[in-house]
Amino acid sequence: MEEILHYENITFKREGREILKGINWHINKGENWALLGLNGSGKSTLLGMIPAYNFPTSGEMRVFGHKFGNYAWTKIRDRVGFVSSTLNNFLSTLNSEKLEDVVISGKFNSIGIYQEVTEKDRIKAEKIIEDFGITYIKDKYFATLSQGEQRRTLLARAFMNEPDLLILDEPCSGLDVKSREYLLSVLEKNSKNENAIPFIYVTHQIEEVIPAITHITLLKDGKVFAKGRKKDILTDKILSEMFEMPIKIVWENERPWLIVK
Ligand SMILES: Nc1ncnc2c1ncn2[C@@H]1O[C@H](COP(=O)(O)OP(=O)(O)OP(=O)(O)O)[C@@H](O)[C@H]1O
Repeated sequence: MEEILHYENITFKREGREILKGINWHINKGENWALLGLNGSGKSTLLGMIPAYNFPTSGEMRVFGHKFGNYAWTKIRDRVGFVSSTLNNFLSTLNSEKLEDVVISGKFNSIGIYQEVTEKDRIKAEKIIEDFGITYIKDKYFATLSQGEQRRTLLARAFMNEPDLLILDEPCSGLDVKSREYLLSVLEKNSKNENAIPFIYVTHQIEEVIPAITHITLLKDGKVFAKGRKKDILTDKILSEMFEMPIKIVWENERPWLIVK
């Protein structure tokens, strides 16, 4: 099995507080994981270690089999695609970026384009833009797009670099049902490709656990509360304990729907 990500006994301490408390989590190729947890449980801190925004206080992290601390980490960063509302908000403040350029900038993992764009890059971007259903707005400025269009653009941007791992941090937050379902359908479609890109999906909405997601990690107070195959984890019992309230899960069209009892 090809290893994608490995956290072993990871801790993270700040200001005398233990924010992550001995995290063990292993991801292999062929798996797509959702990471769920209450606000402040440590999800962003944990995933922020992959591009080295945060460093573990102790423990071992390997990405694509390379150990953090023993490897030129920019090479790892270049192999990981990100979609987050922070990136979305930042790009929205720039008024000079056109949709097509935002997608192309994914190739360089940069905000803005500072390197030569080849004809091949443009053709590739056009194909991705088409796959994501945003050709009709490709010449528009990113800042003028709706939130749904902006998220689709960011997902397209993440695909431009053909990453080996996608980190999707609440990609559907703020989207209406139609835009959300469109984005999820693109992701579902990608997972059926021969060259599907593995992803980690952070969300507060259990309904967003699409069939392509195979595994779940639940994080609570900086610890792994439960992890494993999604049908073993998304149960009434585990979720009621996790959220400390009575919860019922109904599976419909291979997706879980949450009811508060
Ligand atoms: N560099 C830091 N210094 C101090 N505290 C930090 C630092 N980074 C994270 N924290 C704290 O760690 C805790 C976990 O934050 P984190 O953003 O990882 O949670 P989260 O699960 O992603 O939350 P949310 O669902 O609200 O996005 C929070 O209490 C946060 O304030």
